[in-house]
Amino acid sequence: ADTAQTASNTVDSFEKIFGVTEGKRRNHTKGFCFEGEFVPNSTAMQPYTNSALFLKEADVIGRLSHKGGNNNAADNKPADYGMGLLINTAAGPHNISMNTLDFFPVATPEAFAKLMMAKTQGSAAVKAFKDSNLDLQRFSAHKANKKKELTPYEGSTFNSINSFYLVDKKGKKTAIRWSFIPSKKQSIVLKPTADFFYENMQDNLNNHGISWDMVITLANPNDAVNDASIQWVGEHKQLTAGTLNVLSLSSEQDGRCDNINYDPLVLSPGVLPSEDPLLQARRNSYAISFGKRVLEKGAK
Ligand code: HEM
Repeated sequence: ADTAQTASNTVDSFEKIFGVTEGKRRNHTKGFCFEGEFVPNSTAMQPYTNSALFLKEADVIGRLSHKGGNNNAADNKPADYGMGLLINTAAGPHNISMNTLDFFPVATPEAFAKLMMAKTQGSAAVKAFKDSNLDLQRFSAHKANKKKELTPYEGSTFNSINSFYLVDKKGKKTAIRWSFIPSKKQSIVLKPTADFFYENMQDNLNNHGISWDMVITLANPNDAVNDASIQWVGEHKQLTAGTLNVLSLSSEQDGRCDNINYDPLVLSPGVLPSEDPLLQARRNSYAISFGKRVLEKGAK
């Protein structure tokens, strides 16, 4: 398949499903910025990677968002969220972008393009696609069994979904996925309204601080490394790789995250992408979305 065409079709579908908010992201449209620091646990990481990400603490420009292209997504209904991190390591920028899903609905960029296309056509088309796609059937069954509970951004666990490799000094590669897990319980502390996530998070930050632990899961020999629609289940070796501390929040307008493209393939040496084709597809579609929104902002 033509990967550029697939990416542009996918972004077109996002625009058809959600409409376009000029100057803004085509997916994960609603969100805000934060600044923080990543403090690595370098002792735990040394045997697996020489990446600068895990050597010294570094500044972070982050963005928290609602999944989907709706700029008016409700804060007071359970939903899926995203977290983008730009970590300024001594060896250059390192991006991490995650969401709150446990795994991806489909395995390939082509299947995702078809799913999004079906969504532009209505529920009969989505059903027809689902009938033909076992990965989506597995995803839907998993989702239906999950408890739906309103959880603020700061209380949510964010997952890498795609796999990557840690690379040590000798070039030895270890396949990994990871999660950012809230270091302590974070609750809804204000009366929920359609737009209260920012103030809720500010309150929690003021009252007791906000941080996430980065927990890395090492692949077992039979784990699907290049297929994000398959969960790694059962016992795994895990590493506590570091802590992300939030220092301040700001709106997209006032903060520094709006002009960042959280392309998941911007990595510091010592971490490599897996061959999961969704990673390159994400790079391609984020670039299209980024190009459009930057042009629109410039035209205003
Ligand atoms: C082929 C699959 C995917 C496609 C086509 C896609 C598409 C997009 C697009 C178009 C954007 C807006 C980019 C921008 O304007 O800067 C975006 C943002 C985002 N995506 Fe994806 N996405 C995919 C998979 C994923 C996965 C697997 C994750 C999580 C692990 C993810 C997490 C995010 C996050 C967190 C953002 C917002 C980043 C920010 O705040 O700027 N996406 N996605």
